[in-house]
Amino acid sequence: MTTHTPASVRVRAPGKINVFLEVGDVQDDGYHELATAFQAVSLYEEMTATPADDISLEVSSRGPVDIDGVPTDDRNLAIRAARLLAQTAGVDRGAHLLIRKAVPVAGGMGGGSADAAAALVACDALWGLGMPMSELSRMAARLGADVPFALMGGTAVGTGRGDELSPALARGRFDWVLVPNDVGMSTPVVYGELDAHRERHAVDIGPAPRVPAVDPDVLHALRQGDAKMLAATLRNDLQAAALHLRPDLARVLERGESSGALAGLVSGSGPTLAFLATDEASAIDLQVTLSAAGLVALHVHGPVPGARVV
Ligand SMILES: C[C@@](CO)(OP(=O)(O)O)[C@H](O)COP(=O)(O)OP(=O)(O)OC[C@H]1O[C@@H](n2ccc(N)nc2=O)[C@H](O)[C@@H]1O
Ligand SMILES: Nc1ncnc2c1ncn2[C@@H]1O[C@H](COP(=O)(O)OP(=O)(O)O)[C@@H](O)[C@H]1O
Repeated sequence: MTTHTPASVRVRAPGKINVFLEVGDVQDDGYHELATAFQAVSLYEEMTATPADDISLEVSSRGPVDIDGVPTDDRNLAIRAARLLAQTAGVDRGAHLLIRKAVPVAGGMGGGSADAAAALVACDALWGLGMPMSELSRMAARLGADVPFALMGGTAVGTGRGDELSPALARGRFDWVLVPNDVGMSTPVVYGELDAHRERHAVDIGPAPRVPAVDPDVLHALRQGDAKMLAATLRNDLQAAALHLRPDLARVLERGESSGALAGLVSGSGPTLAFLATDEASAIDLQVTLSAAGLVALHVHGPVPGARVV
């Protein structure tokens, strides 16, 4: 039997916002137990995969994304994803991956995770493997805590390391304005700062939540499609740590909140800030106001699907 090899496969994978993130204690493996509500948003990484003898990668930028910090060797999550898929499926095939990045690098929006999810979907199609989603998801979790969500997309609750997913109902759409920052932040450093902060203030703030859980009010607001209700429940346990490391972000957060946003928060481990707007028109107003103040401001919406062939 001959396998038909497409000339190329194009995949799109979304960045994410954590609309809720409760962080528990650090475990023996260095990971924190957490409970998060993810929403995939309409800021997409694009990947084109073409047949090749080896697995190789090229990274370019869509829009204002600075790709200087992105490795193109085996440290890149997309390369690792392609290799893991080839190894798991037992195929001796190659692919040239071209990533066009729109998600800020080290921005707290899961851009590298989106690239890994895109690579799994693209190579699965290019190599004609037809792997079940459950199998791709297992591989995704081995690549990074956020990769399974980039594959699934939509709105979902993540527990464990953030990789144990269950879909969450979300009605309608939520409009967000993102303010990226030129200087990225390291995820492990931000988690480390949270641990240090908790240790310093153990007496005042008490222990980390034993079993982190998503606030039911968040899930209710998502189900209702009610932006005002969601704004009142946004929470990110990494925010204080990120702001401690980067006090400059607090001013931008205040700026957005006083310019018409319902609420703002640090996305994941930062430094991207996400502002929730009442509706599309308010988001456009907010984007214009923040742009006029000299900030880069991007209007996106969620939820959107996970990594898909387009
Ligand atoms: C903070 C979050 C929120 O969604 O996103 P980002 O800000 O990175 O986008 C995630 O927890 C990041 O997930 P991800 O970036 O996939 O993490 P990984 O590559 O698996 O892990 C990088 C490092 O982050 C820390 N880490 C990650 C997840 C977790 N539950 N506990 C942790 O302590 C560990 O130090 C780990 O070595
Ligand atoms: N495909 C990729 N795109 C971006 N960064 C990557 C990729 N693969 C590995 N990395 C490394 O992972 C780090 C964090 O990646 P990224 O996913 O952009 O941010 P975050 O974890 O904050 O969401 C980068 O600084 C880079 O060194």
